[in-house]
Amino acid sequence: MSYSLLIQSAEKIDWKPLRRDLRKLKIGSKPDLYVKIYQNEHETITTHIERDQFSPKWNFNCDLSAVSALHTLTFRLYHDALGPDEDLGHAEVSIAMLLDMCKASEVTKLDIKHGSKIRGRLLVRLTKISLDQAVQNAADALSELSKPTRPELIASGVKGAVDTADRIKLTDALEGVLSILEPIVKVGDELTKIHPYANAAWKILTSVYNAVKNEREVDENISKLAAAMAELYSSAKNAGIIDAKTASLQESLRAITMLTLECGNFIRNYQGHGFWGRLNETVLRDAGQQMDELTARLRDLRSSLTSKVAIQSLSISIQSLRISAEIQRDIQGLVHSEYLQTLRKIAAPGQSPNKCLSGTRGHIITWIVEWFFTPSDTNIFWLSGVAGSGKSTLAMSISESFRAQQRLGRLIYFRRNLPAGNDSIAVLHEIVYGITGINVEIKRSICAKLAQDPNIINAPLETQFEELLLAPLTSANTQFLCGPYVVVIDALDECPDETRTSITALIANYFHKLPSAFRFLITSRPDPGIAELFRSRPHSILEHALDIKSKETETDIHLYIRSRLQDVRARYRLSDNWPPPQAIGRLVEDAGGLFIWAATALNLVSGFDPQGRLENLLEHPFSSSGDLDQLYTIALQTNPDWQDRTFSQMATKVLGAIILAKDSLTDDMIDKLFNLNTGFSARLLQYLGSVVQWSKGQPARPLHATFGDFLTNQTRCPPSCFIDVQAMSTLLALGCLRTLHKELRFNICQIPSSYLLNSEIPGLQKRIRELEISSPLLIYSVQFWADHLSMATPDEILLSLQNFLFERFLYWLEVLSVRNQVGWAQRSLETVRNTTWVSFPYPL
Ligand SMILES: Nc1ncnc2c1ncn2[C@@H]1O[C@H](COP(=O)(O)OP(=O)(O)OP(=O)(O)O)[C@@H](O)[C@H]1O
Repeated sequence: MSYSLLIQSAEKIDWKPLRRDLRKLKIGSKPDLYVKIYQNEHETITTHIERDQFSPKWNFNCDLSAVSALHTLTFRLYHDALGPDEDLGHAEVSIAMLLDMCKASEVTKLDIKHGSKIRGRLLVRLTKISLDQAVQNAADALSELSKPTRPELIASGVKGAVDTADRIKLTDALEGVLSILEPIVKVGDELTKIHPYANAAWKILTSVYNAVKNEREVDENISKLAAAMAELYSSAKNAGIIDAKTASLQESLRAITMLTLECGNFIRNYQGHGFWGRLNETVLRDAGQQMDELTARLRDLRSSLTSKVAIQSLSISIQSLRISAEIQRDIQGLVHSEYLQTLRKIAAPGQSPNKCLSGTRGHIITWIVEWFFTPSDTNIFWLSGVAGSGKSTLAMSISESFRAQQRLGRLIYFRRNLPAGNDSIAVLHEIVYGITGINVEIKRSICAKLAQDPNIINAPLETQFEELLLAPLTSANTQFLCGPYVVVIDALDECPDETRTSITALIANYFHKLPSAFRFLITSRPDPGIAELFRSRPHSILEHALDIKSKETETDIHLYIRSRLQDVRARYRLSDNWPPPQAIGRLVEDAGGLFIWAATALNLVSGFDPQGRLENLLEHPFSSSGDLDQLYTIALQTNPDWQDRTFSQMATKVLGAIILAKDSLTDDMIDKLFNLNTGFSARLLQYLGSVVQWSKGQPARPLHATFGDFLTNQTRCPPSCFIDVQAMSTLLALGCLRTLHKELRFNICQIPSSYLLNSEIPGLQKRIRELEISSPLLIYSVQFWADHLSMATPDEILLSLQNFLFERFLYWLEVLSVRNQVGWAQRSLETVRNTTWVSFPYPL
C-alpha cells in the first residue's frame, strides 16, 4: 500500500542549547531543523533543513510504501548544527492511527517529546494513494513520454529507422532546449544566481548535441529523457519562467537549470563522452535506473510548474526523490551507521564561512563549476590568494551548490584555533564518511571493510587510503560513478605546522589516484610549503591565484559595498541620497581588491552613527589601497580610551585572551581570568563589533583571522595594542592557575573532558555529564593548562602544575566514587605528561 505523507511544519520548538553544544553554535542563532522519518525503525526519508527558525515550515511531500498499516512511523527532529547523533525529540505513531487522525482534520498535530518533556508539535498529514491512482499516474507518464515526435519515421518500419528516428528525436529535443537556454546564457550577469548552472548546462548540452548529430546509434530511452527535458522547457517558457522577472521565478529557473545540468551530464556519460568507463552489464542496469529517476524528476518538475506550485516545493521534490530512492535501497542503513561512527571526524569550529553575496564571483564560480564538469586527469583545483581575498567565502558557495546538487559538496575547513587532532587520517576519514552518501555499493563496501577489520582505522595512512577509499571507489560494482563529486578543503594554510605537511602530502600524493569523477577544490594562502608540494604534481593539480587587482574583483567589491551600504541606509532610515555618490567608488579604491577590507570597513560603518563613521573613513588618508592595518587601527580607536596606558594594558590582555585561547571565552570569564574589574571586558568589547564577534554573556571570537595576524605582529600593529604572544601566553597560564585555585575552593569540578570521554571506566562518562554543572572557566582553565601551559612557562611551573593536576585527579576520582581506579589516574597523568606541547595556534 502506498501513502502520501506531508510534513508541513512544526509549532514553536522549545529548545535551548546545552552548554556542551555552545561551541558548535552561532551565538544567538535559532535552530536549523529537519525531520527524519523512520518506518519500523528503518530510516526512510529526510526533509530538507529549515534554517534559523523555531517554527519551521517544510511543506515537504513524499510517498511511502508499507506492507502493513500497523507499521510504526517515527518522526525525529534534528538540529543540523548538532549533528545526526542526537535528536531534539521525536513523535511515534502507527500508520493506521495517523490515517485515522488525519481523517477528521486534514493536517494533524503530533507531540514531539524529549524524555517526558514536550518540545513542540509537528504538523503532518498522511493519506492513502489508491492503486488505481498509482496505475493511472504511471500510464499517463508512459504514454506521454512514448509519443513519437516524428510519427512518419517510426511508422516506416525500415531497419535502422528506429535508431535514426531516436537520433532525430534526441537532436530535435536538444535543439529545443538549447534554443531556450541560449538567451538565458546570453543575459549572463543579470541572472547571476542562475548563470553558472545555465552556462554549464548549455555547454554540456551543446557538446552532447555536436557528438550525437553524427552518431548512428542512439538509445530510445535517452531520446525519451531528452524529450522530457524539452517538454519541461516548453512548459517553463509558457509559464513565463524563462524570463524570470521575479525572485521566485528565478528560483524556478535555477532548479530547472540544475536538473538540466544533471541530465546533460548523464546523457554525455551514457553516450560515452564523459566520466564513465566501459559500459558493462552492471553499468547499464544502474544507468537504466538513473535514467528512469531523471525522467521522473523532469516529469515531476514539469507537472509542478503547470500546477503553479511554489518553486520551493519543487526543489524539495527533486531532492526528496533522489534521497528516498537512495535510502530505500539501503535497508542496512542503521547497521552501517554503527560502523561509520568509528571513523574520525574533523573537529570543525563553530563558525562556518559565509556564502558569496548573490551576484559576486559569478565568473570564477562558472569557471570552477565548468572545470568540475569537464572530465580530465587533473582532479585537484588549488585556489590560492592573499589573506582576506575571499577564498573561504568562495569555497563555501561552491561546496554548498554541489551539496545541493547531491554531488557530495563536502566542505572541510581549518581554522587556527581548532583543537589538535585534525590530521591527515581525520581528513581521509571525513572524505570516506562523505562518500558513503553517494552510492549504496560504496557504503556497503566501506562498512564491510570496517566490520571485517575494525583496526583498519589505526593502520598507516597508505593502507587506509587504499582500503577505505580507493578500493570501494574502484571496485567492479562501483565503476559507475557519474561525476563530478566534489570535496572542498578550505584554508589548508591554517592547519598547525605539524599536520599541514601531512595533509598537503595526502592531497598531493594520493588524491590523483582516485577515479576522475572525484574532484577537489583546495584553498589556501600562498604558503611556500603547500606550493612546493602542489607544484610537484602539475598533472593532477591545477593552480589558480585569486587576482585581487582584476576588473571582476573590483566589480564584485563594488556590488558588495553598495549592497551593504543599502542595508545600512534601510536599517537606520537614512535619506535616499545617502551614501554620497563618491563614497562607494572611494571605498572600492581603498579596499584594493581585498574583501576583508571592505567587510571590516562596512562593519565599522554599520555600527553606531553610520554617517559620521563613513565620513571619518572617507577623510582618512590611507597610505595604500587595501591597507588593512590602518583600518584595524581605526577600528580599535573607535574607543577613545586607548590613549590611556592602564586602559590599553588591560584591553590588550582582553584581546590576547580572545586571539590566543583555543576555546572562546565570555566577557565574564576574561574578567575573572585577569582579575579585571567586573564588566571591563564587556565595556571594551561593545566598541569592537567591527572586528570581534560578541554579545553580552557570550563567547568572543575574532571576526577574521587577519585581525589576529595584525595584533600579534609588532611591525604592523601600534605598540599600545601589540600582543606579545609569548608574554601573553604566560599571563594567560598564570591567570588560569590563579582562577583554578580560587574556584576549586567552591566548586565541584570537572575532569577535563578530553581525558575522560574515552575513559574505560564503566559509567564514568555518565557521571561526568551529570556533574557538568560547575564552572566553565574551570573547565577552560584545566584544558588550557593541558593544551598550552608548558609552551609558555618554565619547567618548574609545569612540574608543579602537573603535580597539582594529579592531586585534582585523585580528588575528582573521589568525588566520582571511583577512587580505587588510581592506576587509571596515573595513566591519565602519563598521557598529560607525554602530550606534545605544540598545539599552540601561533609559532612561539
Ligand atoms: N563574494 C563575497 N560576498 C560577500 N562577502 C564576501 C565575499 N567574499 C568575501 N567576503 C567577506 O570578506 C571577508 C573575508 O573573506 P574570506 O574569509 O573568504 O577571505 P579569505 O581569503 O578566506 O581569508 P584568509 O586567507 O585570511 O582565510 C569575509 O568575512 C566575508 O564576509
